[in-house]
Amino acid sequence: MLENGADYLHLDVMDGHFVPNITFGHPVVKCLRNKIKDAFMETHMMVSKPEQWIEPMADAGVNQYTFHIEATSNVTELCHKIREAGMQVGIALKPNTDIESVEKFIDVADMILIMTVEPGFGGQKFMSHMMEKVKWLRRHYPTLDIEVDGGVGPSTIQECAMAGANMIVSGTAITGASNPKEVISSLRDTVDSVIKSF
Ligand SMILES: O=C(CO)[C@@H](O)[C@H](O)COP(=O)(O)O
Repeated sequence: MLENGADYLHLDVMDGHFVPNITFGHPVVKCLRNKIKDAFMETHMMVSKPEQWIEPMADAGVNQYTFHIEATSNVTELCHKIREAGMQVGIALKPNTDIESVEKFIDVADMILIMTVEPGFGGQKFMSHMMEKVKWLRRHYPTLDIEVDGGVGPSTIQECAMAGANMIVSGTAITGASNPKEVISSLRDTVDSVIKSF
């Protein structure tokens, strides 16, 4: 655990093309890595050409490269390239993408990310019906890492955990809180206690 409470960083990389917003790329990620040595870094690649950034992100010290299934026609090859570059593989699904589309790639992935908002912006409303995808995944893959992202906070965390998500991305609920550390702890505690109750 780092001093600021972060031992896992989920970094949103947006290219202004796959999503209508731009954030940052591998040079910024590399700077962050130089400052934060110990954290596990996941880059959520909301980009049109995920194959283009594998090597630069590996060089920047990224641990997990999560790309969108909608952005490539060759998921398996991409997964292999990411692993060959020394990173773990995450596959992300936009809200309108069917869960069955990822099934044949689960063996070559380390984590599936179910978007619970349209990717591109923080502060959107949690899409509760995405929990059907999480439940489906958990039912079929009991040990899979399943991440949810978008509108997740104290009022929606229980639903995510009960559906089977074990990895949570939360933005506004933490950055907008008067006590962010308390919110992080409470989100973690909720997920931990639901997992223990299964
Ligand atoms: O990737 C995205 C949006 O594209 C998310 O990571 C959100 O940025 C999370 O923010 P909140 O919905 O929690 O505010």
